[in-house]
Amino acid sequence: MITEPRLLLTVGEPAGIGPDICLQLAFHALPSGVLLIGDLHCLRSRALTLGLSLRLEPWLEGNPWPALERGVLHVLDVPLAQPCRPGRLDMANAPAVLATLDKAMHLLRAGAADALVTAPVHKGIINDAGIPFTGHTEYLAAACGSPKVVMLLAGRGLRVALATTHLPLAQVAAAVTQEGLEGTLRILHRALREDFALSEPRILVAGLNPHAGEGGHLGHEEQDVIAPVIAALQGESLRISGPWPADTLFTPRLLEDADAVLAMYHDQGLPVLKYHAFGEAVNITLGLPIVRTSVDHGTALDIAGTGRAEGGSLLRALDNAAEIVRNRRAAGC
Ligand SMILES: NC(=O)c1ccc[n+]([C@@H]2O[C@H](COP(=O)([O-])OP(=O)(O)OC[C@H]3O[C@@H](n4cnc5c(N)ncnc54)[C@H](O)[C@@H]3O)[C@@H](O)[C@H]2O)c1
Ligand SMILES: N[C@H](C(=O)O)[C@H](O)COP(=O)(O)O
Repeated sequence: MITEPRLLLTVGEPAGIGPDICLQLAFHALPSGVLLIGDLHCLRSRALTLGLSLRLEPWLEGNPWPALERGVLHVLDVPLAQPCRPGRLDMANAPAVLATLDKAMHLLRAGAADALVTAPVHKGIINDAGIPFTGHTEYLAAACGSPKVVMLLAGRGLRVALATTHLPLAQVAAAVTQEGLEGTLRILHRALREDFALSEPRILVAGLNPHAGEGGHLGHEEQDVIAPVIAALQGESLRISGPWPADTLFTPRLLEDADAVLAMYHDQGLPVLKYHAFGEAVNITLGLPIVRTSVDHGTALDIAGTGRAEGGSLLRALDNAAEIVRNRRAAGC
């Protein structure tokens, strides 16, 4: 019997808007069964703060998967060390935030769920707590033993993948290597086929330097690193082109012939995507053995507990996770 995808949803940083947008789900028609992983007491207290009337039911490992019911959410309780206060970070709670991810990984490995959706965490407070952490992407890659993964954000018809993720700008050029780029493009190409059901995906690759290096006068990474990788993959009949100057790459005429863009670094690609589709986009980690999606925004500490958090991106992240699970099943992966 084929079941609807079972989605795990980690609540994220408790002082941020993660609890707010998770609680909103009780009032939406969801694509699949969803199980929250977070602190039950924090969620109950945030529901009171927000004036939301819903039932929060504890779920224990081994219980049957929760049925969809309007006005009810099921929660696998992972208690925080300290009470959560909207907008007020507390590093004592960082281990519990990461414990929700570990719990999710445990359930996925045990075959008790089909995909993971994550609400935002605060990278800074986890580091302040003395735990090295650069993002879910890297944390889940390590947890899965995946040597290489790719961050892709998608919204309103635009898909932007990143060749490098969370690292200081000063380290980006050295991190763009032929080996790394080839691995990224292969993972992206495969995911577009299997997860997005595109039979012959077309990928545009951005240059690193202004005007894609201006023939070597404004940088040499295009000639030395990016172009040879593109040429090699074109030799395998992959529909990959570039390096394109990043300033004009994101224009309608070029994008209409593309399924995805590969940007060289975080703030080359994501500002464009977020300008285009903030609040409606989804962050997807490609190259993991599990399905993982997330929201396009952060913890928004400034509006936590105020009722102003918008949950559109989370709804799409859930939809997207369910769709990827169905596509992988259809492709036999
Ligand atoms: N998936 C994730 O875990 C994730 C994603 C992005 C950022 N972050 C982290 O979040 C923290 C804060 O990041 P930031 O301040 O750069 O970005 P942010 O997205 O938290 O906030 C930027 C602005 O957008 C607003 N905003 C964000 N989400 C909103 C929503 N759903 N509804 C209404 N308004 C919203 C905020 O109020 C703020 O004004 C950082 O630690 C960052 O690393 C985590
Ligand atoms: N780079 C993401 C963004 O700007 O939306 C974000 O920081 C989330 O990254 P992780 O999924 O790795 O936590």
